[in-house]
Amino acid sequence: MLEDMSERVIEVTGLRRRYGGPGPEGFEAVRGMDFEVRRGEVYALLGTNGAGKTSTVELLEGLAPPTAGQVRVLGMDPCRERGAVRPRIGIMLQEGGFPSDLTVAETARMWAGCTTGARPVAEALDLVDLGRRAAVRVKQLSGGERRRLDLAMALLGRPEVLFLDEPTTGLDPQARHRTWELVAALREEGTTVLMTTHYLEEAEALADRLAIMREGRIVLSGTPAEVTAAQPSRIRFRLPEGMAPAELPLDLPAAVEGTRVEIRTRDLQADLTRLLLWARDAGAVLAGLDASSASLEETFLQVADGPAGADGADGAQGTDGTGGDGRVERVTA
Ligand SMILES: Nc1ncnc2c1ncn2[C@@H]1O[C@H](COP(=O)(O)OP(=O)(O)OP(=O)(O)O)[C@@H](O)[C@H]1O
Repeated sequence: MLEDMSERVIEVTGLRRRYGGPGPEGFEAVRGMDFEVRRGEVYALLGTNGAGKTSTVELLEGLAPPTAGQVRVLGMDPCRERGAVRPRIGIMLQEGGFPSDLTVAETARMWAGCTTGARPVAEALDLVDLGRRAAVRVKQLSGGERRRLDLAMALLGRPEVLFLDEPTTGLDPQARHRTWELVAALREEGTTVLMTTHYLEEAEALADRLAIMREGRIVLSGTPAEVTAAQPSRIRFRLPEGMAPAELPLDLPAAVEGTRVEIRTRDLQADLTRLLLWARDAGAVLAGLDASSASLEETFLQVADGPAGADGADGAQGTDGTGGDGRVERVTA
């Protein structure tokens, strides 16, 4: 059967989660989230510690009911219709917590016994390179190996939707890249993945779309390219010898530190062209010339920290160092 890749597999509207009751002792960790994930997409939730990522993912996994708003996973309420949703999803919690005296293979067999349509245990362990550790007790695994066991158990039931809460925390670089390959392969097979991560290169490598959270709200979301486009690009070069900063093109204000010049621009192509034409006409050599779009890390650092706005709907506004009309403006070094 052909899968409908435009199908909305996860739908979240007006989602709120409050811990500890309505009084002042309570705390609202999720403060009105709206997003959707289509079939076969990898969607990443990013945010600083305490932004509300795990609190959100737990609601999607059906582990708790929302205080307000609605969650639909595969068209169902994951909390109230848990019996129907659970066999079709895979969950990798931030902390797995398997019985530590069982071996890896025993753990996997026990888990397979509670899983509808489970893959062969050996296949699941091989997916995460734990096949050779099958006879080892869980308590003897390294932290990274335990993480990989968590992932293998999430994959046992060949889930349509996979929830991964910080899947590569504690993994060495090689294991992290193996996990990325595995997630990419699962996406190719049509698995929908919702993940949280603190590794921005992981989100850049895997996510079709991502959302940056701050204080329980999404402050910026889109494809990685759309999200980074919210920040200005940079043009850097060294001031030509014998030239004063004031001699630079007047309509391209720049931050100058020593001989280092940095221009921030919302229209990299146009402004770089103007700079190069000016340099050609002035006979100026722009040593060390470098032009680059904002990285996801720069964007994250701009928008993920600090108090969220009143409604939190458009946190990128006013954080990008450019004027509201997208023109470059002077920045301090
Ligand atoms: N059971 C709980 N009772 C009260 N407050 C909680 C509870 N669980 C989480 N919180 C609070 O909710 C906020 C969001 O926590 P959450 O774990 O969702 O954040 P996170 O974005 O996943 O953080 P991290 O990146 O550190 O995992 C935090 O301020 C946290 O202290």
